[in-house]
Amino acid sequence: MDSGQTLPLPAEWRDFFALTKPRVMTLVIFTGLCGLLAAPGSIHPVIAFTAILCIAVGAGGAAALNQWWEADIDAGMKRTAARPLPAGRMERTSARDFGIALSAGSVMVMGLGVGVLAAAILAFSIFYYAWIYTVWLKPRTPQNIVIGGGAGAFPPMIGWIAVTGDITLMPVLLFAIIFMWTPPHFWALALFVQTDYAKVGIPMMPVVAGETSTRRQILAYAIALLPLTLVPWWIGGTGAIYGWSALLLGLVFVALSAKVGLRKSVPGDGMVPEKRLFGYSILYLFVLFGMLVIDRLATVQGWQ
Ligand code: HEM
Ligand SMILES: CC(C)=CCC/C(C)=C/CC/C(C)=C/COP(=O)(O)OP(=O)(O)O
Repeated sequence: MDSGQTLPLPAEWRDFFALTKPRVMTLVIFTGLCGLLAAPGSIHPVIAFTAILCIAVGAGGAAALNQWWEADIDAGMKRTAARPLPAGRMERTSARDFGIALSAGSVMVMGLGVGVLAAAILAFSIFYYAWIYTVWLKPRTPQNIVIGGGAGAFPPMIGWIAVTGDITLMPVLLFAIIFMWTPPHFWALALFVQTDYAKVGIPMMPVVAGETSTRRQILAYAIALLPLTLVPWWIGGTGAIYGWSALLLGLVFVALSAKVGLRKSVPGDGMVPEKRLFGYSILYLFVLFGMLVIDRLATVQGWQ
């Protein structure tokens, strides 16, 4: 999925690019950019570009370290077996060194070019993904992605802080929204690839707690996410454009989650509601964060 095979690059470069999980990182970069564009205040375009580049490179470095650590596990799952390390196209040490170089380089450039606080949070989020989630939580607890999901929730906070230089309630809310979004996003996928995780001994929720409990938890997180996304509007951090969009997007998310949460799959049913929810979860976050920026633009222009 993340192979990057279509890029017109030499094969070795393509593999290094694939190590950064480019498709997953598109949303990470987008939410980081939206955090930056929605923040109050102004930022020089060169500094803004540097901040987003550092988020992208840092996230890619953490993804490379994740794959260095999990090469054996990835080899045992159909979805991941073709990645550069399990497929034997790259030395493990190359992936490790690449991951360290990108991680260290991105934090250093962020610190020098953007700000110390943004660099510190970037460093922590890389550590969070590469160590707290990958090494510590993922193989140990079915709550791995509930807690570990925090890693992917930092980019909009980093983008915001690149502009403002301090942590206020709004960037914390953006963090909380992605944190609450991650369980339905990932467990929907885990429901239709669960046999793979069971095979390699990773205690993902459907494997440990069973399908019914996972379905109920997906619905519970989706329901909790809806009012949470409205808090920025209630506290006056955004206007009505964002508020109504969050409400509509959230109602659809709850409806699709209810379909998944309240049903029992039967062999051969194709897991259509689960696949639909996974796809929608990605569209949902893209549009929600996009509306945050449009809302800010409308406010600045005096349209609302
Ligand atoms: C611990 C939390 C998370 C886990 C375990 C997780 C896991 C996954 C997995 C296994 C996939 C399948 C596709 C692949 O591996 O290429 C996927 C897809 C995806 N994830 Fe997540 N994810 C998490 C959090 C996030 C976050 C925070 C974001 C962005 C804000 C994100 C964005 C995406 C996107 C855009 C895709 C689709 C990639 C494609 O089109 O192939 N994920 N996720
Ligand atoms: C700035 C920064 C460090 C951002 C972190 C980015 C981020 C989205 C982290 C966690 C999400 C993620 C890609 C999980 C993949 O799960 P996995 O690695 O368990 O999936 P796999 O089974 O496909 O390897």
